Amino acid sequence: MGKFKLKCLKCGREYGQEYRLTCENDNAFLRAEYFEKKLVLRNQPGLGRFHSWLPVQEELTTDAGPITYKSEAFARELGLSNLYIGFSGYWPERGAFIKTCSFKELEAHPTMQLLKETGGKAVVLASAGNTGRAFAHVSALTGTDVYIVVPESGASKLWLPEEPTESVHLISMSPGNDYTDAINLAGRIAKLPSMVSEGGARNIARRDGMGTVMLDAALTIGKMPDHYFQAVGSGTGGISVWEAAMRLRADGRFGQKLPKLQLTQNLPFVPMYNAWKEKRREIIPELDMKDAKKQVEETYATVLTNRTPPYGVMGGLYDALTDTDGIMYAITREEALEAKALFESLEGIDILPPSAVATASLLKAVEEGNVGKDETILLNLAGGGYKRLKEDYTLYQIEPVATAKNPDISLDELNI
Ligand SMILES: Cc1ncc(COP(=O)(O)O)c(C=O)c1O
Repeated sequence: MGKFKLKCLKCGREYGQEYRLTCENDNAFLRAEYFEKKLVLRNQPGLGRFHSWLPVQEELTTDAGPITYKSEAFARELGLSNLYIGFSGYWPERGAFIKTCSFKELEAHPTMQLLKETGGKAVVLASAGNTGRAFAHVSALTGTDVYIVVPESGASKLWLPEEPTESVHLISMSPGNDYTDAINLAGRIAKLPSMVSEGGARNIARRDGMGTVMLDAALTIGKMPDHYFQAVGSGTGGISVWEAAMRLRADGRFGQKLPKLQLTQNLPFVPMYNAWKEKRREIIPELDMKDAKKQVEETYATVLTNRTPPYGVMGGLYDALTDTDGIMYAITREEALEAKALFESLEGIDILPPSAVATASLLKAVEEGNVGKDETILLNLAGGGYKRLKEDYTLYQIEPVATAKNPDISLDELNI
């Protein structure tokens, strides 16, 4: 007996339980429809708790999962009475055990499990750093092969809290290539026989894994928050919590109003901010990311630099922002660094650059009156605890098996 079906958001065509990224009729997203309409928590330590709304048959037993807690010191500083922090990272004192330190692990576990349950090919993905680390970790735990393509700027982020296994294949790119070049090369490798593309935002296991941040928050708070803050590169996290919120609304126990998405990008690379400012569904490269590669190089939170985000596609970020009357922010490096120092000193945990960007956007939202002092706010700190992890674990750098000069390199030459 299955537990979900896939449905195309445009034509309504339905598919069974398979690892499918696209509809055969059109380009819109597919979405999982779960047969369990109410969230029934399972007795698992991490994200396996949310099995009802994860597209896998076997319950995930990992202790990695999102946590939510009510902020005191930082909330007081901002004058907020109901600020909740969603933390995806390593912070054992608060029950957070994501040892690759970002919410990308929430997507890696269900994706690898779904692949195993539906054919078991090797998975190929591009990463600016955090996603690759998460998939490499799950590969090291399960032995399933993964091929990870990273730009040079992401290579140093490819470490593991255990010794890398032979199942982890890292392909790094020469300087001058960015995250989008890595996406293009990964797309070509994924066409080889016995390989399958991870799929990015099109992968429902990725989205529903990331959506557990919203599920955990609603359970902790007792209802859905009024506002949701996150830094976005592709926007998949924003899409995911929107979808999770719609499931919670249908469940009926967590409120009927969808959280307002308040999402942020990091200057100078802010294409979705620019498009949303004009309420445009299309990103126009010449207007919204002029001189993109240079902008990407100058951006502090490099994982937020996706040149081809799923913004305008049906079911993508534009739809999520429209449906929740969302707001987007553009944050400078200095604002992010200031917010990071403030948060870390008050809350006692280190956070990654994208989380610093998200924190700065909350400061801005308070300043601009985009949240009420007593409204319920969820700040998704999607990465953190790296310094804390190093106190407990030895970290191992993953060595590349090949280096690509450019995304069009002959795959024979790569010899993978
Ligand atoms: C910690 C963290 N926050 C935010 C993001 C942005 O996520 P997305 O690309 O899904 O918008 C990333 C992406 O890697 C990340 O690692």
